[in-house]
Amino acid sequence: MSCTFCTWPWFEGEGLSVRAENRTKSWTKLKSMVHWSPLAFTLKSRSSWVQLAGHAGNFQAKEGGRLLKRYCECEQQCLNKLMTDSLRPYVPGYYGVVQKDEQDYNLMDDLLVGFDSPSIMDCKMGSRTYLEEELMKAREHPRLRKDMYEKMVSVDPGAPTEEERAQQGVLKPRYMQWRETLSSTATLGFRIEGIKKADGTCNTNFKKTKQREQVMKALDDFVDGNVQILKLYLKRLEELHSVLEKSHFFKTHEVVGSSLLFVHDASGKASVWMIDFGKMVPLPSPMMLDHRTPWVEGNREDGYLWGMDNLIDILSSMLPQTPCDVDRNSEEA
Ligand SMILES: Nc1ncnc2c1ncn2[C@@H]1O[C@H](COP(=O)(O)OP(=O)(O)OP(=O)(O)O)[C@@H](O)[C@H]1O
Ligand SMILES: O=P(O)(O)O[C@@H]1[C@H](O)[C@H](O)[C@@H](OP(=O)(O)O)[C@H](OP(=O)(O)O)[C@H]1O
Repeated sequence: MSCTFCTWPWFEGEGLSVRAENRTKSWTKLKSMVHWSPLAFTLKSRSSWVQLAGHAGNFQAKEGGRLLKRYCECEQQCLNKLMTDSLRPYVPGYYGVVQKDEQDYNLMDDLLVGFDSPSIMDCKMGSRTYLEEELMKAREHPRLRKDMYEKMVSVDPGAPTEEERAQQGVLKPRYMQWRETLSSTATLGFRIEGIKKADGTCNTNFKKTKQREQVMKALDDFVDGNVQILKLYLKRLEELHSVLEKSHFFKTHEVVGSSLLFVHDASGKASVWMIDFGKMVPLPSPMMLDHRTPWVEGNREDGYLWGMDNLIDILSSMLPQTPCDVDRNSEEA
C-alpha cells in the first residue's frame, strides 16, 4: 500500500505575486511514492494538508489554510465561474492566480482545514476519463506512451496487445479506456482513487476495484462502519446532486477527471466537495448534457450524474434498514 503524500507548509505572502499569464501543464504524475516534508512534523499544527491522488508536485500547501495548485487555464476559468454559481458551497474557495519562482498557481482553499486528523477519500467521477478533444488529438498525432505501457504491464502483464508489446508503448486513450474498464469507472461511473485514514494508513491501490461489493467494502472500511458519518456523506451528496441537476453551468460543461473529495474526522464532522476542474470544458452553445446518457463519440456525455446516482445508491444500501424499510421490503417481496 502506498500513496502520493505531500505535506508542504508554505508561508503566506512569501515571494508571491498575482499574474495572469497562461501556462500549460507538463509534469509527470508520480503515484506509489510517499513524500513527507521534514517540516511536516514540526509545523503540523499549522498545516496538515495531504495530497491523496493526482500529479505529484502539482500542489504547495500555504500558511493560512490555502493551497497553490499548478496553473491550468481551464481550471482557472471554471473556478472563477463557480465562485458565483449555485455550486459555490461545494467547491473550494478560489482566490485567483499567483506566481512563485516563475511558476503560476491557482490559489484555493485547503478543504482539510477545520478537520482534526481527517480521513480522506478521492473518488474520480464519470464514466469517461479523457476529453473528446484528447481523443481527436491522439488520432491526429498518435504518440506512444512507454510509461503507460509499463503501468499497464505492472498491473496486468497480459493486457497489452501483440502490437503494443512489439512497440513497448500504448496510446493514451487506450490506456485511459483500459483503466476505466479495469476499475468501476465503466461499470458504476466513478472509481475510488485513494483513501487515507485517520490512523495514517493510505491506499491508492484501487485500480481493480470494479464490482459494487468491492466498492462497498472499501467505503465501509473508509468510514470504519460509522453509520452517522455515512448519513452525513449521503445527505451532503444528495444536496449536491440536486444542485447539479439544476445548475446551468454543469449542464453546459463536459466534466472529465473531476473528483469528489470526502473528508471526515473523529469528532463526527464529515463533508464532500468537488475538486479538479482541469478538464471541465464549456460546450459549444446551445449544446447541453444530462451527464447520464451513455457516451458515443460526439455527444460529449461524461456519465457524471450516472456515477453519482450509483454512489448515492451504494451509500444508501450500506445504511442499516429501519423497521419501516424491512416491512416495506417484505411487502414488496
Ligand atoms: N482544495 C483542496 N483541498 C484539500 N485537498 C485537495 C484540494 N484539491 C486537491 N486536493 C488533494 O490533492 C489531490 C489531487 O487533487 P487534483 O485531483 O486536483 O490533482 P490533479 O493533479 O489535477 O489530479 P489528476 O491527476 O487526476 O489530474 C486530491 O486527491 C486531494 O487529496
Ligand atoms: O491513474 P494512472 O493509472 O496513474 O493514470 C493517470 C491518470 O489517469 C490521470 O488522470 C492522467 O492525467 P490527466 O487526467 O491529467 O490526463 C494521467 O495522464 P498523464 O500521464 O498524461 O498525465 C494518467 O497517467
